[in-house]
Amino acid sequence: MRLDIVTIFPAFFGVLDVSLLGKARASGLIEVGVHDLRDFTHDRHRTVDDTPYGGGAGMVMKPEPWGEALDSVVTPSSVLIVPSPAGHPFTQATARELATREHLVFACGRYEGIDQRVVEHYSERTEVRQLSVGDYVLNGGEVATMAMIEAIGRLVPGVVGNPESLTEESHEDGLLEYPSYTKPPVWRDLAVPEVLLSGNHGAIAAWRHEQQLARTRAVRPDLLGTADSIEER
Ligand SMILES: Nc1nc2cc(Br)ccc2s1
Repeated sequence: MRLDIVTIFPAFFGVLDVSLLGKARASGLIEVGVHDLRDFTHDRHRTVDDTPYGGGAGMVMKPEPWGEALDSVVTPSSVLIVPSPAGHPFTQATARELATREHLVFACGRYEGIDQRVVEHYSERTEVRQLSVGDYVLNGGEVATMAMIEAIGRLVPGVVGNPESLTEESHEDGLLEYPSYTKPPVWRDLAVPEVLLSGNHGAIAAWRHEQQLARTRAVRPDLLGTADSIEER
């Protein structure tokens, strides 16, 4: 998989050289290119924004630098991802799907966003996904891009040492994950649930599933469908 990121803050993505994704890059599983949008400007001030047509507060990112920057990386088989508070929800299912793609390009907007014609132009040439990482507004797409890259990157085969650890996580089966415990068996008078020490794997699996259902009902009832589908889970 190759990732290309276009941003006015390229240094922000230096962290991708360490942690899990750092190893994935070193092993060649994931290639990453970070591109400074200002390198695609031609004026003395390296201008990337201007006032909005129709008035209003803030500035809008100009289409010309974005066109030159994206032309340098986007191909017909790319997925162009534009983080946006107005985008489709980015979920674990989205991450799983994008982890199967060969080339992802992230366009990190700032200010009031990118001139809409950029999305319009590239939608004619490649797959464009406007994605939201939550119902809140950030100052730019960089943090959202980092979150998506981590969620996607860890699902790329070979990146995570033990693939089994990916199967019992929150949202993988539509439910929140069960609580986890390790030694000591008692800590500050708090004991580990007996069933987990029983060695009865069937009872442990049943207890964990019930914990998932209870947690999901309590914290994220929106993840549960109709009553009958809950019992099927
Ligand atoms: N939640 C999000 N907020 C923002 C703000 C800007 Br500006 C660009 C992208 C995103 S994604």
